[in-house]
Amino acid sequence: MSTLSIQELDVRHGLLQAVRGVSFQIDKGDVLALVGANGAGKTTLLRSIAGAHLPASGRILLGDRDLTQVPSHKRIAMGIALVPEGRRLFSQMTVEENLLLGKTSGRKGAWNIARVFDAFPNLVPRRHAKTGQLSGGEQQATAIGRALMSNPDVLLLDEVSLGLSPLVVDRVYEQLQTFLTSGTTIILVEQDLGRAMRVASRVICMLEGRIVLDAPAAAVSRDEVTQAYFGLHRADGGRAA
Ligand SMILES: Nc1ncnc2c1ncn2[C@@H]1O[C@H](COP(=O)(O)OP(=O)(O)OP(=O)(O)O)[C@@H](O)[C@H]1O
Repeated sequence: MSTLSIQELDVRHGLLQAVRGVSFQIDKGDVLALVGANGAGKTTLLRSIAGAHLPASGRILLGDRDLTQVPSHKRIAMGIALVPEGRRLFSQMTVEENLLLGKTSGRKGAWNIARVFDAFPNLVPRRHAKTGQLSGGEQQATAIGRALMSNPDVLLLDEVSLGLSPLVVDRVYEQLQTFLTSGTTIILVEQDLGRAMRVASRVICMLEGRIVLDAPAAAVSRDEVTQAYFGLHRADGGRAA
């Protein structure tokens, strides 16, 4: 399985530069927590890795394949799947139909409907329900399941806990835990810093489009990440004056 390499990435929304010179590399099986305040550029970065938003400059490589200009449906076939903020399910379609959609552009592999239902048993009785009628937690499980159905090497999760109660978030993370350790490379955008640091092997903090901290999760304290979050920590490890 391949390393994902982001090189000097610049991404714009019109005149606004949302991602500025971002570079990092992530190895197979790493779980990277991408944190930062609202507007830091996390969603834009994930969307550009997924191919939903093409960068202005820089490169995105998966192993030795250059994905920078590859459209999103082809990236799914190459092993990159995004669970977008807000889930984006087809509300008039059933859980099973939404899950099957994940397979259409994806790859062959170990994930299929039966395995998704094993990983998310709360979906089993809802299998034929339209997703518009599901609870937030069930919708999130369906969105994650749909991404897994494409058998990704790299799974991008954007704010999976948004809008869910703490109890439901606990449940979604318990379910995530089963494949957080399965060798899939994961980039996780999560507002809850404590939770992000518990599940991740590495933390990257963004501020105003740039990386201001990149460290192994075990080597950095929550205080240090908080400082970076508010722009009080320098990327070289020192503290801003
Ligand atoms: N579609 C868009 N059009 C114009 N500007 C945008 C668009 N999407 C995001 N932006 C701007 O780009 C910057 C980065 O936004 P982005 O959503 O990537 O940040 P974020 O870190 O994911 O924040 P949040 O946690 O609020 O989702 C912000 O200034 C935002 O206002």
